[in-house]
Amino acid sequence: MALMVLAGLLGVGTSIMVPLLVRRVVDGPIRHGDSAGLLWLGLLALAFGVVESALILIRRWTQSGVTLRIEAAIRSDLYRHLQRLPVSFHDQWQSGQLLSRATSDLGIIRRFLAFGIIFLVVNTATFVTVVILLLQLYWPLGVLVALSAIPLFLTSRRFSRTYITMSRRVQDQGGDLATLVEESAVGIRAIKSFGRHRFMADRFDQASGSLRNTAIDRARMLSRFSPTFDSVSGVTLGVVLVAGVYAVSAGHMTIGGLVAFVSLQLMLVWPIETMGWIIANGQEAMTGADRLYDVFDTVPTVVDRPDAREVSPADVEGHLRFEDVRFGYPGVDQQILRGVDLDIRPGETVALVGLTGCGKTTLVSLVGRLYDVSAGRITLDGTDIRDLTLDSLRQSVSMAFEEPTLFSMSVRENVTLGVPDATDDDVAEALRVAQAEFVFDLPWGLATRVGEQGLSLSGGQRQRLALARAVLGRPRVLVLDDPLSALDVHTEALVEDALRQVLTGTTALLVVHRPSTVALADRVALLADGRIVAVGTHSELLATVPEYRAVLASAADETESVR
Ligand SMILES: Nc1ncnc2c1ncn2[C@@H]1O[C@H](COP(=O)(O)OP(=O)(O)OP(=O)(O)O)[C@@H](O)[C@H]1O
Repeated sequence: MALMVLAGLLGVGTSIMVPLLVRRVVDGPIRHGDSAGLLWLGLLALAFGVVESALILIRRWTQSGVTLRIEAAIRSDLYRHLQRLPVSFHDQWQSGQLLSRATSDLGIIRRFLAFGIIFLVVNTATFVTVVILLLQLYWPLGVLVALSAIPLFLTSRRFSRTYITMSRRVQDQGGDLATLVEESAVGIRAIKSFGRHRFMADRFDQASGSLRNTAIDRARMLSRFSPTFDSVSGVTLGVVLVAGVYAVSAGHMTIGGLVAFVSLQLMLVWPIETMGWIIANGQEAMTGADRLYDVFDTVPTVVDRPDAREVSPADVEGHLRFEDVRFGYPGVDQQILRGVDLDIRPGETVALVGLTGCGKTTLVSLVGRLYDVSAGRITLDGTDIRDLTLDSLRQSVSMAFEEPTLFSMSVRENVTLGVPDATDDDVAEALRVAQAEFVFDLPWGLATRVGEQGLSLSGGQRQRLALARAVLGRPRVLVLDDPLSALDVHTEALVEDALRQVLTGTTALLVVHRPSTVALADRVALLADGRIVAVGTHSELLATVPEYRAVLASAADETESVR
């Protein structure tokens, strides 16, 4: 960066020497007919020209490398930061807004670093140096040129204030548009099946039209200001020419002096004319940086405490306890969990049952610290899970959700996401437990690429891979959020049989909708009104808790209606 700016500044120095040489040529060799002197000064001008070209080459050569490296570094920092931010942050942010920050905003910032900032420095240096030289050449006209900076300054200040607001709007609308593209790509099946592709296209046209209109307004604002910049240099040049001829005829200046003066002043035309563009570019970069800081300034809240303890999964017994756990989603007044107490003994399997929307997913998400409790605590072997390091907690607690996410990677990479060093035998065992051995019949077996860019798998196949991922390495604590919902009854029974072996040595908390899956559990906990209202074996609850019977009946109805 320093080399880039230095080359730019030295370039200004050498280009300024040429008009000064012209002055010497006109007032010296030309005036006195000295051809030898003309040759030397000509060669010197040539040398300055060559040096200037070399400096331009150095500036351009370094600028792309430097700025692309800066862009890549900020992009990696942004991605890492996004990974550290809690799930609650991602719940609240549209993915398109994040995408546009990582792509277009960073591109704008890079362009400013590559061109805007260097020309801002070079142009300001050119202006100051030229004005100093002009003051030395003939101070009254030098003062006039210096004063021309005042309207330029006032115009650019007024321009910046309005332009930055419009830039923010353009960049935010770009993010909205990215969100629409992403949503419709993910939801293409729903759109097509409801025959809403025209509706979606119209919605997109509207958003894209708003972006176009704001961008046109912004471009027009820039074009309204540009003539002011152009006219300042034009008017000053005209005045200098007229007054300069008068000054020469009155003997205050030599002809060479006037030629040098005008040549130097001509060097200001381009920098002044480009000032509008540079300021606009700078404002867009500032807006882009503001938008990036919206993300960078968000402090990750689910992090390791300073005194957090490492615990090896082998040392975890698996005693999981919820003590008066309360939780509300950020920005939502009502708490979902209002004093949950539940004790799960090491190796025990507890099924969590409750009406839809009562907070089962929310409760199990707290075990892996996808969210932190608002009050109360969850302990693992007597230690608050917030006192364990996140890495060691997540090595001991394995999770699978109803909506399985597969990444654009091979089957093997997807399954070994949490245990990258798993052996082939471990992977085969996990696939067997999850009844996911169909992967061996895929075109490239475990190397088959699945996920968004790969082979499409059915909902049940994806769920089984997500289950294999969760049970890989026999975790000490297993949290399964209805991971068998997409399986047919036959496959579900096979998975349950295989799961039973895993569950013998593992503490498990299973969110269960179907009465058949409840059979996997040693005990059942009923969640209602934000609390665990009953705990016992399936038959105990069935006999003594009418609410439990009602929940199972409604779950059975739902299952029937889905099938
Ligand atoms: N990210 C979120 N932000 C705000 N509210 C949320 C969020 N996620 C869930 N909720 C709300 O919290 C409540 C509990 O949701 P949760 O998914 O935990 O229920 P559930 O018992 O698992 O439901 P289901 O049985 O239908 O899967 C719901 O009212 C839901 O609207």
